[in-house]
Amino acid sequence: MVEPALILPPTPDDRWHLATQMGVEKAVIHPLEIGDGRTQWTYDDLLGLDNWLAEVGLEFAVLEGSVPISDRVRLGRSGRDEDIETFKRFLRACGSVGIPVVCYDWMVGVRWARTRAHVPARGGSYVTAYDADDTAEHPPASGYEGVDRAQLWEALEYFLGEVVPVAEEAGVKLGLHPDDPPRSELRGIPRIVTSVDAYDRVLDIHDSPSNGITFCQGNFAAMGADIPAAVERFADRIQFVHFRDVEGDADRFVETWHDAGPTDMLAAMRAYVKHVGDDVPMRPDHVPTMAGEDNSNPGYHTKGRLFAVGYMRGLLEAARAGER
Ligand SMILES: O=C(O)C(=O)C[C@H](O)[C@H](O)CO
Repeated sequence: MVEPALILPPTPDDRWHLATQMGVEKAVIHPLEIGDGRTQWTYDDLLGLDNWLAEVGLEFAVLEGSVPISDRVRLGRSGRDEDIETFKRFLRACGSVGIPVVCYDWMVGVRWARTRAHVPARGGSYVTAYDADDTAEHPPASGYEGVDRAQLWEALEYFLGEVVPVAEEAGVKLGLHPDDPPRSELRGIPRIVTSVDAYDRVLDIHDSPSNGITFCQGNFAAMGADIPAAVERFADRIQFVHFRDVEGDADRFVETWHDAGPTDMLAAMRAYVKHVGDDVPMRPDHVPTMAGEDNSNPGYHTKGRLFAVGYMRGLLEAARAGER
C-alpha cells in the first residue's frame, strides 16, 4: 500500500507543518532539490535530522538522490572502491537511524534534464518540457568520451554486488531511479536505466528485497510502458513511487498537471494499492509552478505539491474503496 510523502527541506520551516497539516507523515530528504545540495552525511547528521523530524510527527522515510555516489562509481573508474566504502558507511548509518529507503540513480554527468522550464499550462501556470531537438546545438558533455553501455552495466553490477549485502544487513532498501529522460544517451553520454527490460536485468543482478526500484511513473510513461502492468510486474520490488505524468515520449515530452495527463491515474493508483508492499512512500514529482511562485526551482515549488497531495489522497480513497 502506498502512503503520501513529500520532499521537505533538511531544516524545519513551514513546509514541514504544511505536510503534517495535510496528514502527510513521510518525509523525503533530497537537498539537491530542496536544501543546501549536500550529498555527504554522517551518522550524527542523519540522527539529528531524524530527531528533528520526529519532534513534529514526521518520519524520515527516504533519503533520495542526495547520496554519496560518484561518477567514478557509476563509470567503474579507478578510485571507485574508496567511494563504495563511503556509500557502505552511509548505508550502515541510515540503517542505524532507521531510514528505510535510499533512492539513487545511474545518471552519469548530467542529472534529470529538461530543455524548457517556462512552458505555459493551465491558468497561466508553468510546467517543464524536454525536446531532443532543442539539444541539437548543445556541445557533448566533456570527460565522458568513449564511455559505453557495457561499462555502465559492469559498474552497476559491481556496485550492487558490493552494497546490496550491506543494505540487507542494515535493513535498508535501495530504489534505483530511472534515467530522466529515459533515452539511450544524453549530451553524448550513454544511459542504461531506460526501459522495463533494463529493470528486469537490474533486479536479476541481485534477487533481494534490498535491490529495488524507485518507480518514477512519468519516466515509465515516457518509456511507453503500460503503468498498471509495470506496477504489477515489479510489485514488491517497488520501494518508493514518484507520482507524475508526461505527455509525449522519451525524446519529446511535456510534464503535465497530475490530473491532466494521458495516464489513467486512478487505474495506476488501483495498481499501487493492489500490488505494492506495505508502507511504500509516494511523493508527487515535477509539479507545476503556480501563481505567486517565481519558478526559480521548476517542479519543486510548494503550491503544486499541495494540490498533488490532495489529488493523490482522493485517488487513494477511491482505489481503497474499490478494494473493499
Ligand atoms: O528525474 C526525476 O524525476 C527525479 O526525481 C530525479 C531524482 O530526484 C534523482 O535522480 C534520484 O536519484
